[in-house]
Amino acid sequence: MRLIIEAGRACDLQIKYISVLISPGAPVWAVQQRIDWQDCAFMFDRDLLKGKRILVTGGGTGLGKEISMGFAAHGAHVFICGRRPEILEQAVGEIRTRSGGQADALVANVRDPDSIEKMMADIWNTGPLTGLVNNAGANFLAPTETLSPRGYEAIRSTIMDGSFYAAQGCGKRWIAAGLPGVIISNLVTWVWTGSAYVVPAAMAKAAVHAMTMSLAVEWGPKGIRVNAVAPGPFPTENAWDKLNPLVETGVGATQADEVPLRRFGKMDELRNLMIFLISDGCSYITGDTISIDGGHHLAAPSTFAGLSKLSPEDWQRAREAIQASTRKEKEGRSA
Ligand SMILES: CCCCCCCCCCC/C=C/C(=O)SCCNC(=O)CCNC(=O)[C@H](O)C(C)(C)COP(=O)(O)OP(=O)(O)OC[C@H]1O[C@@H](n2cnc3c(N)ncnc32)[C@H](O)[C@@H]1OP(=O)(O)O
Ligand SMILES: NC(=O)C1=CN([C@@H]2O[C@H](COP(=O)(O)OP(=O)(O)OC[C@H]3O[C@@H](n4cnc5c(N)ncnc54)[C@H](OP(=O)(O)O)[C@@H]3O)[C@@H](O)[C@H]2O)C=CC1
Repeated sequence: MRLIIEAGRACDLQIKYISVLISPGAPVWAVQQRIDWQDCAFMFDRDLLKGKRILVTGGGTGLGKEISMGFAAHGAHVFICGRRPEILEQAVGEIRTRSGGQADALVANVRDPDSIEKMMADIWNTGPLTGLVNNAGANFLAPTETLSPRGYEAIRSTIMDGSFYAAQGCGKRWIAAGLPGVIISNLVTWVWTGSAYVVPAAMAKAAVHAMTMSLAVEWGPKGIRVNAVAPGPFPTENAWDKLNPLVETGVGATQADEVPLRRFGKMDELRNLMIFLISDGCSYITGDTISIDGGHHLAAPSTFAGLSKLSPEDWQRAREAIQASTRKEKEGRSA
Protein backbone atom coordinates (compact mmCIF):
# COMPACT_ATOMS: atom_id res chain seq x y z
CA MET A 1 0.00 0.00 0.00
CA ARG A 2 1.33 3.44 -0.87
CA LEU A 3 0.49 6.10 1.67
CA ILE A 4 0.99 9.82 1.21
CA ILE A 5 1.64 11.71 4.41
CA GLU A 6 2.04 15.38 5.03
CA ALA A 7 4.96 16.99 6.80
CA GLY A 8 4.51 20.64 7.72
CA ARG A 9 7.31 23.20 8.09
CA ALA A 10 6.32 25.34 11.02
CA CYS A 11 8.16 28.54 10.14
CA ASP A 12 7.36 29.18 6.48
CA LEU A 13 4.27 27.00 6.18
CA GLN A 14 5.76 25.32 3.15
CA ILE A 15 4.12 21.95 2.88
CA LYS A 16 6.02 19.00 1.65
CA TYR A 17 4.55 15.68 0.71
CA ILE A 18 6.50 12.57 1.46
CA SER A 19 5.65 9.22 -0.01
CA VAL A 20 6.21 6.37 2.32
CA LEU A 21 6.07 2.81 1.16
CA ILE A 22 4.52 0.68 3.83
CA SER A 23 3.08 -2.78 3.98
CA PRO A 24 -0.57 -3.31 4.95
CA GLY A 25 -0.95 -2.92 8.69
CA ALA A 26 2.27 -0.94 9.09
CA PRO A 27 2.17 0.92 12.40
CA VAL A 28 1.03 4.52 12.44
CA TRP A 29 4.05 5.69 14.39
CA ALA A 30 6.32 4.56 11.56
CA VAL A 31 4.77 6.88 9.02
CA GLN A 32 4.30 9.75 11.43
CA GLN A 33 7.96 10.17 12.38
CA ARG A 34 9.90 13.18 11.11
CA ILE A 35 11.81 11.94 8.15
CA ASP A 36 14.17 14.73 7.19
CA TRP A 37 15.88 16.62 10.01
CA GLN A 38 17.42 19.04 7.51
CA ASP A 39 13.90 20.27 6.84
CA CYS A 40 13.36 21.15 10.47
CA ALA A 41 12.21 24.68 11.13
CA PHE A 42 14.24 26.51 13.78
CA MET A 43 12.18 29.10 15.65
CA PHE A 44 14.94 29.91 18.15
CA ASP A 45 18.49 31.21 17.83
CA ARG A 46 20.70 28.20 17.10
CA ASP A 47 22.95 29.18 20.07
CA LEU A 48 20.06 29.50 22.52
CA LEU A 49 21.25 26.62 24.69
CA LYS A 50 25.00 27.14 24.27
CA GLY A 51 26.82 26.21 27.48
CA LYS A 52 23.89 24.14 28.80
CA ARG A 53 24.42 20.56 29.93
CA ILE A 54 21.15 18.65 29.99
CA LEU A 55 20.32 15.08 31.01
CA VAL A 56 17.33 13.47 29.25
CA THR A 57 16.34 10.18 30.90
CA GLY A 58 15.10 7.62 28.40
CA GLY A 59 16.76 9.73 25.69
CA GLY A 60 17.73 6.72 23.58
CA THR A 61 14.34 6.29 21.89
CA GLY A 62 11.08 8.00 21.01
CA LEU A 63 10.28 11.41 22.40
CA GLY A 64 13.42 11.52 24.56
CA LYS A 65 15.65 11.12 21.53
CA GLU A 66 13.77 13.80 19.59
CA ILE A 67 13.90 16.24 22.50
CA SER A 68 17.64 15.56 22.92
CA MET A 69 18.11 16.21 19.22
CA GLY A 70 16.47 19.62 19.61
CA PHE A 71 18.61 20.59 22.60
CA ALA A 72 21.84 19.51 20.86
CA ALA A 73 20.88 21.40 17.69
CA HIS A 74 20.60 24.56 19.81
CA GLY A 75 24.05 24.29 21.33
CA ALA A 76 23.50 22.17 24.45
CA HIS A 77 25.62 19.21 25.44
CA VAL A 78 23.07 16.44 26.00
CA PHE A 79 23.41 13.36 28.14
CA ILE A 80 20.98 10.50 27.58
CA CYS A 81 20.41 7.43 29.72
CA GLY A 82 18.57 4.12 29.51
CA ARG A 83 19.13 0.43 30.16
CA ARG A 84 20.24 -0.71 26.67
CA PRO A 85 23.80 0.27 25.74
CA GLU A 86 23.44 -0.49 22.01
CA ILE A 87 20.29 1.58 21.65
CA LEU A 88 21.96 4.45 23.50
CA GLU A 89 25.11 4.35 21.36
CA GLN A 90 23.02 4.35 18.19
CA ALA A 91 21.02 7.29 19.49
CA VAL A 92 24.13 9.28 20.43
CA GLY A 93 25.50 8.72 16.93
CA GLU A 94 22.24 9.85 15.39
CA ILE A 95 21.98 12.93 17.60
CA ARG A 96 25.55 14.00 16.82
CA THR A 97 25.08 13.48 13.08
CA ARG A 98 21.65 15.00 12.70
CA SER A 99 22.11 17.95 15.05
CA GLY A 100 25.83 18.58 14.68
CA GLY A 101 25.89 18.96 18.47
CA GLN A 102 27.34 17.21 21.51
CA ALA A 103 25.83 14.07 23.02
CA ASP A 104 26.93 11.34 25.42
CA ALA A 105 25.22 8.25 26.80
CA LEU A 106 25.18 6.63 30.21
CA VAL A 107 23.67 3.26 31.09
CA ALA A 108 21.41 3.67 34.09
CA ASN A 109 18.22 2.19 35.51
CA VAL A 110 16.01 4.94 36.90
CA ARG A 111 14.12 2.43 39.04
CA ASP A 112 17.29 2.05 41.11
CA PRO A 113 18.41 5.04 43.23
CA ASP A 114 22.01 3.77 43.38
CA SER A 115 22.15 3.61 39.59
CA ILE A 116 20.89 7.21 39.35
CA GLU A 117 23.38 8.38 41.96
CA LYS A 118 26.28 6.77 40.08
CA MET A 119 25.14 8.38 36.83
CA MET A 120 24.93 11.83 38.48
CA ALA A 121 28.41 11.41 40.00
CA ASP A 122 29.84 10.36 36.62
CA ILE A 123 28.30 13.37 34.88
CA TRP A 124 29.31 15.85 37.58
CA ASN A 125 32.92 14.58 37.29
CA THR A 126 33.01 16.36 33.94
CA GLY A 127 31.01 19.40 35.08
CA PRO A 128 27.57 20.24 36.52
CA LEU A 129 24.34 19.71 34.66
CA THR A 130 22.25 22.81 34.04
CA GLY A 131 19.03 20.94 33.27
CA LEU A 132 17.20 17.64 33.68
CA VAL A 133 14.34 16.15 31.66
CA ASN A 134 12.48 13.32 33.39
CA ASN A 135 11.33 11.45 30.31
CA ALA A 136 11.92 7.74 31.00
CA GLY A 137 8.58 5.98 31.14
CA ALA A 138 6.94 2.58 31.21
CA ASN A 139 3.37 1.68 30.39
CA PHE A 140 1.11 -1.02 29.00
CA LEU A 141 -2.63 -1.46 28.55
CA ALA A 142 -4.15 -3.84 31.09
CA PRO A 143 -7.39 -4.22 33.03
CA THR A 144 -6.45 -3.06 36.53
CA GLU A 145 -7.86 -6.14 38.25
CA THR A 146 -5.37 -8.31 36.30
CA LEU A 147 -2.23 -6.40 37.31
CA SER A 148 0.30 -8.20 39.50
CA PRO A 149 2.30 -6.31 42.15
CA ARG A 150 5.39 -6.59 39.90
CA GLY A 151 3.51 -5.16 36.93
CA TYR A 152 2.31 -2.20 39.00
CA GLU A 153 5.77 -1.74 40.52
CA ALA A 154 7.50 -1.74 37.08
CA ILE A 155 5.46 1.23 35.95
CA ARG A 156 5.27 3.14 39.22
CA SER A 157 8.98 2.86 39.99
CA THR A 158 10.08 3.93 36.51
CA ILE A 159 7.89 7.01 36.37
CA MET A 160 7.46 8.15 39.97
CA ASP A 161 10.61 6.93 41.75
CA GLY A 162 12.81 7.60 38.72
CA SER A 163 11.65 11.21 38.43
CA PHE A 164 12.03 11.80 42.16
CA TYR A 165 15.55 10.39 42.46
CA ALA A 166 16.78 12.13 39.33
CA ALA A 167 15.33 15.47 40.50
CA GLN A 168 16.80 14.98 43.97
CA GLY A 169 20.21 13.98 42.53
CA CYS A 170 20.39 17.22 40.54
CA GLY A 171 18.72 19.43 43.13
CA LYS A 172 21.02 18.55 45.99
CA ARG A 173 24.09 19.21 43.84
CA TRP A 174 22.76 22.55 42.56
CA ILE A 175 21.82 23.66 46.06
CA ALA A 176 25.20 22.65 47.54
CA ALA A 177 27.04 24.57 44.80
CA GLY A 178 24.67 27.54 44.79
CA LEU A 179 23.87 26.94 41.12
CA PRO A 180 20.55 27.49 39.32
CA GLY A 181 18.91 24.62 37.47
CA VAL A 182 15.88 23.61 35.43
CA ILE A 183 13.82 20.44 35.71
CA ILE A 184 11.13 19.44 33.20
CA SER A 185 9.12 16.24 33.52
CA ASN A 186 7.43 14.62 30.55
CA LEU A 187 3.96 13.69 31.86
CA VAL A 188 0.69 13.04 30.00
CA THR A 189 -2.74 14.68 30.02
CA TRP A 190 -4.01 11.85 32.24
CA VAL A 191 -2.69 13.94 35.18
CA TRP A 192 -5.95 15.91 34.76
CA THR A 193 -8.32 13.29 33.34
CA GLY A 194 -7.02 9.97 34.66
CA SER A 195 -7.33 7.08 32.22
CA ALA A 196 -8.88 3.64 32.39
CA TYR A 197 -6.67 0.63 31.61
CA VAL A 198 -3.40 2.50 32.28
CA VAL A 199 -4.04 3.23 35.95
CA PRO A 200 -0.48 2.81 37.34
CA ALA A 201 0.92 5.19 34.70
CA ALA A 202 -1.86 7.73 35.28
CA MET A 203 -1.23 7.55 39.05
CA ALA A 204 2.54 7.83 38.75
CA LYS A 205 2.39 10.76 36.32
CA ALA A 206 -0.04 12.53 38.66
CA ALA A 207 2.48 12.06 41.46
CA VAL A 208 5.19 13.73 39.36
CA HIS A 209 2.72 16.54 38.59
CA ALA A 210 2.45 17.04 42.38
CA MET A 211 6.24 16.91 42.69
CA THR A 212 6.50 19.63 40.04
CA MET A 213 4.26 22.05 41.96
CA SER A 214 5.84 21.20 45.32
CA LEU A 215 9.49 21.50 44.29
CA ALA A 216 8.83 24.72 42.37
CA VAL A 217 7.94 26.32 45.68
CA GLU A 218 10.62 24.62 47.78
CA TRP A 219 13.48 25.20 45.34
CA GLY A 220 12.31 28.44 43.70
CA PRO A 221 14.22 30.60 46.21
CA LYS A 222 17.36 28.66 45.26
CA GLY A 223 16.99 29.52 41.56
CA ILE A 224 15.73 26.11 40.48
CA ARG A 225 12.74 26.09 38.13
CA VAL A 226 10.55 22.98 37.99
CA ASN A 227 7.97 22.51 35.21
CA ALA A 228 6.32 19.72 33.25
CA VAL A 229 4.76 19.09 29.87
CA ALA A 230 1.69 16.92 29.32
CA PRO A 231 1.69 15.59 25.76
CA GLY A 232 -1.26 13.99 24.03
CA PRO A 233 -0.59 11.42 21.32
CA PHE A 234 2.84 11.64 19.64
CA PRO A 235 3.22 8.25 17.93
CA THR A 236 6.37 6.36 18.88
CA GLU A 237 7.16 2.70 18.34
CA ASN A 238 7.12 1.75 22.02
CA ALA A 239 4.09 3.74 23.08
CA TRP A 240 2.00 2.41 20.20
CA ASP A 241 3.17 -1.19 20.79
CA LYS A 242 2.16 -0.89 24.43
CA LEU A 243 -1.00 1.15 24.05
CA ASN A 244 -2.43 0.16 20.68
CA PRO A 245 -1.39 -3.45 20.20
CA LEU A 246 -4.47 -4.62 18.23
CA VAL A 247 -6.90 -3.25 15.68
CA GLU A 248 -9.52 -3.54 18.43
CA THR A 249 -7.51 -1.28 20.78
CA GLY A 250 -7.42 1.53 18.20
CA VAL A 251 -9.88 3.73 20.06
CA GLY A 252 -9.79 7.10 21.76
CA ALA A 253 -6.35 7.92 23.04
CA THR A 254 -4.41 6.75 19.99
CA GLN A 255 -6.77 8.05 17.28
CA ALA A 256 -5.95 11.27 15.44
CA ASP A 257 -9.59 11.97 14.57
CA GLU A 258 -10.43 12.25 18.28
CA VAL A 259 -8.08 15.25 18.57
CA PRO A 260 -9.72 18.66 18.00
CA LEU A 261 -6.80 19.68 15.76
CA ARG A 262 -7.42 16.39 13.89
CA ARG A 263 -3.87 15.10 13.94
CA PHE A 264 -1.15 13.71 16.16
CA GLY A 265 1.56 15.94 17.58
CA LYS A 266 4.72 16.58 15.57
CA MET A 267 8.15 16.13 17.11
CA ASP A 268 9.11 19.70 16.16
CA GLU A 269 6.20 20.99 18.19
CA LEU A 270 7.26 19.12 21.32
CA ARG A 271 10.91 20.07 20.77
CA ASN A 272 10.02 23.76 20.51
CA LEU A 273 8.11 23.71 23.79
CA MET A 274 10.92 21.87 25.58
CA ILE A 275 13.60 24.21 24.20
CA PHE A 276 11.57 27.21 25.36
CA LEU A 277 10.96 25.79 28.85
CA ILE A 278 14.59 24.87 29.43
CA SER A 279 15.98 28.15 28.10
CA ASP A 280 16.93 31.20 30.16
CA GLY A 281 14.27 33.20 28.32
CA CYS A 282 11.63 31.26 30.22
CA SER A 283 12.91 32.43 33.60
CA TYR A 284 9.55 33.34 35.23
CA ILE A 285 7.66 30.10 34.60
CA THR A 286 7.82 27.52 37.36
CA GLY A 287 5.49 24.95 38.90
CA ASP A 288 3.44 24.64 35.73
CA THR A 289 2.38 21.65 33.67
CA ILE A 290 1.72 22.70 30.08
CA SER A 291 -0.44 20.52 27.86
CA ILE A 292 0.59 19.94 24.25
CA ASP A 293 -2.18 17.79 22.87
CA GLY A 294 -4.13 19.66 20.17
CA GLY A 295 -6.95 20.12 22.70
CA HIS A 296 -7.33 16.35 23.16
CA HIS A 297 -7.95 16.20 26.90
CA LEU A 298 -10.61 18.89 26.69
CA ALA A 299 -12.58 16.75 24.20
CA ALA A 300 -13.46 14.31 26.97
CA PRO A 301 -16.19 11.68 26.64
CA SER A 302 -18.26 13.54 29.23
CA THR A 303 -18.64 16.43 26.77
CA PHE A 304 -20.27 16.64 23.33
CA ALA A 305 -16.87 16.59 21.66
CA GLY A 306 -17.89 13.65 19.45
CA LEU A 307 -20.48 15.83 17.75
CA SER A 308 -17.75 17.61 15.85
CA LYS A 309 -18.05 14.71 13.37
CA LEU A 310 -21.63 15.70 12.39
CA SER A 311 -22.20 17.02 8.86
CA PRO A 312 -24.34 20.16 8.16
CA GLU A 313 -27.14 17.77 7.04
CA ASP A 314 -26.90 15.91 10.35
CA TRP A 315 -27.14 19.21 12.19
CA GLN A 316 -30.20 20.18 10.14
CA ARG A 317 -31.92 16.89 11.01
CA ALA A 318 -30.99 17.38 14.64
CA ARG A 319 -32.45 20.88 14.58
CA GLU A 320 -35.73 19.62 13.07
CA ALA A 321 -35.99 16.87 15.66
CA ILE A 322 -35.38 19.29 18.51
CA GLN A 323 -37.92 21.76 17.09
CA ALA A 324 -40.51 18.98 16.70
CA SER A 325 -40.03 18.18 20.35
CA THR A 326 -40.43 21.84 21.25
CA ARG A 327 -43.68 22.06 19.25
CA LYS A 328 -45.09 19.03 21.06
CA GLU A 329 -44.10 20.50 24.39
CA LYS A 330 -45.78 23.83 23.52
CA GLU A 331 -49.12 22.09 22.80
CA GLY A 332 -49.53 21.41 26.48
CA ARG A 333 -48.95 24.99 27.61
CA SER A 334 -51.78 27.03 29.03
CA ALA A 335 -49.78 30.16 29.79
C1 LIG B 1 -7.67 8.92 27.17
C2 LIG B 1 -6.77 10.08 27.29
C3 LIG B 1 -5.99 10.39 26.06
C4 LIG B 1 -4.55 10.70 26.30
C5 LIG B 1 -3.82 10.70 25.04
C6 LIG B 1 -2.43 10.24 25.16
C7 LIG B 1 -2.17 9.12 24.25
C8 LIG B 1 -0.82 8.53 24.38
C9 LIG B 1 -0.41 8.46 25.79
C10 LIG B 1 0.92 7.85 25.98
C11 LIG B 1 1.28 7.96 27.42
C12 LIG B 1 2.47 7.29 27.84
C13 LIG B 1 3.01 6.35 27.18
C14 LIG B 1 4.20 5.67 27.65
O1 LIG B 1 4.76 5.76 28.69
S1 LIG B 1 4.70 4.68 26.52
C15 LIG B 1 6.21 4.05 27.05
C16 LIG B 1 6.27 2.74 26.56
N1 LIG B 1 7.62 2.30 26.79
C17 LIG B 1 7.93 1.46 27.75
O2 LIG B 1 7.09 0.94 28.47
C18 LIG B 1 9.40 1.20 27.88
C19 LIG B 1 9.77 0.53 29.17
N2 LIG B 1 9.05 -0.73 29.28
C20 LIG B 1 9.41 -1.75 30.09
O3 LIG B 1 10.37 -1.67 30.82
C21 LIG B 1 8.53 -2.99 30.05
O4 LIG B 1 7.68 -2.91 28.95
C22 LIG B 1 7.68 -3.18 31.32
C23 LIG B 1 6.87 -1.93 31.63
C24 LIG B 1 6.73 -4.37 31.09
C25 LIG B 1 8.54 -3.53 32.52
O5 LIG B 1 9.64 -4.27 32.19
P1 LIG B 1 10.26 -5.44 33.11
O6 LIG B 1 11.51 -5.84 32.46
O7 LIG B 1 10.28 -5.09 34.53
O8 LIG B 1 9.10 -6.39 32.82
P2 LIG B 1 8.67 -7.83 33.02
O9 LIG B 1 8.50 -8.37 31.65
O10 LIG B 1 9.51 -8.57 33.99
O11 LIG B 1 7.26 -7.52 33.65
C26 LIG B 1 7.11 -6.99 34.96
C27 LIG B 1 5.70 -7.39 35.41
O12 LIG B 1 4.76 -6.74 34.57
C28 LIG B 1 3.84 -7.69 34.05
N3 LIG B 1 3.37 -7.30 32.73
C29 LIG B 1 4.12 -6.97 31.68
N4 LIG B 1 3.36 -6.69 30.62
C30 LIG B 1 2.09 -6.86 31.02
C31 LIG B 1 0.82 -6.71 30.37
N5 LIG B 1 0.73 -6.33 29.10
N6 LIG B 1 -0.30 -6.96 31.09
C32 LIG B 1 -0.23 -7.33 32.38
N7 LIG B 1 0.96 -7.47 33.06
C33 LIG B 1 2.08 -7.24 32.37
C34 LIG B 1 4.67 -8.96 33.96
O13 LIG B 1 3.84 -10.10 33.90
C35 LIG B 1 5.47 -8.89 35.26
O14 LIG B 1 4.72 -9.27 36.36
P3 LIG B 1 4.81 -10.77 37.01
O15 LIG B 1 6.26 -11.08 37.24
O16 LIG B 1 4.04 -10.68 38.27
O17 LIG B 1 4.18 -11.67 36.00
N1 LIG C 1 4.39 8.81 22.87
C1 LIG C 1 3.39 9.50 23.38
O1 LIG C 1 2.38 9.74 22.71
C2 LIG C 1 3.47 10.02 24.75
C3 LIG C 1 4.54 9.78 25.58
N2 LIG C 1 4.57 10.35 26.82
C4 LIG C 1 5.73 10.15 27.69
O2 LIG C 1 6.92 10.37 27.00
C5 LIG C 1 7.94 9.55 27.53
C6 LIG C 1 8.62 8.79 26.40
O3 LIG C 1 7.66 7.94 25.78
P1 LIG C 1 7.93 7.31 24.33
O4 LIG C 1 9.06 8.00 23.70
O5 LIG C 1 6.63 7.24 23.64
O6 LIG C 1 8.31 5.79 24.72
P2 LIG C 1 9.70 5.01 24.71
O7 LIG C 1 9.42 3.66 25.22
O8 LIG C 1 10.35 5.14 23.38
O9 LIG C 1 10.58 5.79 25.76
C7 LIG C 1 10.79 5.35 27.05
C8 LIG C 1 12.27 5.44 27.33
O10 LIG C 1 12.46 5.28 28.73
C9 LIG C 1 13.55 4.40 28.92
N3 LIG C 1 13.37 3.67 30.16
C10 LIG C 1 12.33 2.88 30.50
N4 LIG C 1 12.54 2.33 31.71
C11 LIG C 1 13.73 2.81 32.13
C12 LIG C 1 14.50 2.60 33.29
N5 LIG C 1 14.08 1.79 34.27
N6 LIG C 1 15.68 3.25 33.41
C13 LIG C 1 16.12 4.07 32.41
N7 LIG C 1 15.45 4.30 31.30
C14 LIG C 1 14.26 3.67 31.15
C15 LIG C 1 13.52 3.45 27.75
O11 LIG C 1 14.81 2.91 27.49
P3 LIG C 1 15.25 1.44 28.01
O12 LIG C 1 14.07 0.56 27.87
O13 LIG C 1 16.40 1.12 27.13
O14 LIG C 1 15.68 1.61 29.43
C16 LIG C 1 13.08 4.36 26.63
O15 LIG C 1 14.19 4.95 26.00
C17 LIG C 1 7.28 8.63 28.56
O16 LIG C 1 7.47 9.15 29.86
C18 LIG C 1 5.82 8.71 28.17
O17 LIG C 1 4.98 8.47 29.26
C19 LIG C 1 3.57 11.13 27.29
C20 LIG C 1 2.48 11.37 26.53
C21 LIG C 1 2.35 10.85 25.20
